[in-house]
Amino acid sequence: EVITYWPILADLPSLLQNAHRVNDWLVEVANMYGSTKLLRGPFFAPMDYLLTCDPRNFDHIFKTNFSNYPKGQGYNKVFDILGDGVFNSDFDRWHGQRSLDRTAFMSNKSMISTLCKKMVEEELVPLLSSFVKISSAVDLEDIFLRYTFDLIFVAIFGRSPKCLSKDFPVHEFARAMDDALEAIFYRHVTHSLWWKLCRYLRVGKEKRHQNAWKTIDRLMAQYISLKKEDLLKEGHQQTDLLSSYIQFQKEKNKYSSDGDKFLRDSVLGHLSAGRDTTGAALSWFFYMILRHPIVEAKILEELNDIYTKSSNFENEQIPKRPWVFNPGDLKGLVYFHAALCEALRLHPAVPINRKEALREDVLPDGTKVKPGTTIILSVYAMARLECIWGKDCLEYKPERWIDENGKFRQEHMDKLFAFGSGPRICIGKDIGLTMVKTAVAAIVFNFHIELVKGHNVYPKPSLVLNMKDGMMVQVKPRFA
Ligand code: HEM
Repeated sequence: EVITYWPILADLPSLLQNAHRVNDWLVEVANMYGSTKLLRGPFFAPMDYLLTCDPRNFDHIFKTNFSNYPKGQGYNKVFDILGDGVFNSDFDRWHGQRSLDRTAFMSNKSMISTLCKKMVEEELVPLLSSFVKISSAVDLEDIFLRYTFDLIFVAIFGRSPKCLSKDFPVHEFARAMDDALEAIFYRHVTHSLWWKLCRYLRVGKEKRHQNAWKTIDRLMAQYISLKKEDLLKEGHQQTDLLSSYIQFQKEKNKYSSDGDKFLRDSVLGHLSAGRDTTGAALSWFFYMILRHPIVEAKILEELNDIYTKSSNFENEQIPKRPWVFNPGDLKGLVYFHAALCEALRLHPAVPINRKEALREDVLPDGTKVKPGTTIILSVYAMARLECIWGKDCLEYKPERWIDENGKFRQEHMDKLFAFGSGPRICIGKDIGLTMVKTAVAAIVFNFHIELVKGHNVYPKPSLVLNMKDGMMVQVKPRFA
């Protein structure tokens, strides 16, 4: 049985038993009970979850009846560390924060793209080159998380934490975020009475969550005050996200009463999204490429094309190596984009999404929803349903995204919920895609990477689809 019903505890033991492999378990639940299933919690303290992986329900919840499905109080409590930022807000507060974020992202868009190329060229590629020389194995997922952290950190604060240095420093902030995320995951799979008791007693993962919170607050206060000092220096032009939020605060009295808390809450979610989700997307995309040499060869072919156009062959100059592509030049590559979308389909960085019903409703598949119901939307399980992606749904096949004329099948994007959908769709989607593509193109083009034999790659039980034991690889040069 995929779910065993227990007296008093109902379905909770099955959830606990499968917590370590929750995403694959949700696939089994969908195959056994259909694409929508109510998971019942103990009768004395309800924690019912309505699980769904039906794209019609996703559309309804994300778009058509958006106003009935906020993140809700349950989400707010579980993600309390995020404060009042965009991730953790609903209704008017969300609306206000989202439009500020949009303005901040728009005005810093080209800065982030430039930064991306610079980081790959000056930090990521040289670091990987150093592994060619010593020919020892390295954890590529760890390097990717360092790259995404450094990049988003500079985009937000205008200074680098230098995690891509050769001595692999452990950054206090990154570690605190890992601890907090882990505790938040366990809040989802245990009963709220339990984790609240652990919080009260300050034990286990809840104790680490509290310590992580303190560390994050302390470091945030430092970064914010440093930025304010920078801004006071005359003639000091700042181009980073935090400076944009400080500017908003000056212009709109509305946010000034909150002091630095407004600034902290505004940027904290971006740091986590920029580092963890983008790092996960990058790692799984690369893993798929490594497991499918034919895909790698086709991507190389596309890259070679633009390389020949951009480098200076006509003047018979020796082409520069290592070569890093301009993010803008990668945008038109159909196969490369298809390969990334296909990786995001099978390995969505955010495998589940969570909403709460405000009023009674009926979902498009006929399921009745009571007010207050928590809905878990499994993006991971949806990718593995034959009725949606066909008999070959479990295979990694970039070709499914390309039509007979060689054009990208835009209509498939309606079934790819890796970035959410509707008014709350990921605000950093373009930035995330640019970060991933710039790194992957440079690595595939300049290096020949091999998975270490015998090292298995598994997803970690977490809200972000990171890898359990990393991705150990050997780095060799692509060209002698
Ligand atoms: C490939 C990388 C990324 C993936 C797969 C991803 C995925 C997602 C998903 C699934 C959501 C939830 C949508 C919902 O609640 O319905 C989301 C929201 C969000 N993401 Fe991303 N994200 C990525 C990169 C980024 C980056 C780089 C940033 C910013 C630096 C970012 C900022 C945000 C923000 C601010 C939201 C909240 C939007 C809202 O609630 O209105 N994301 N993202």
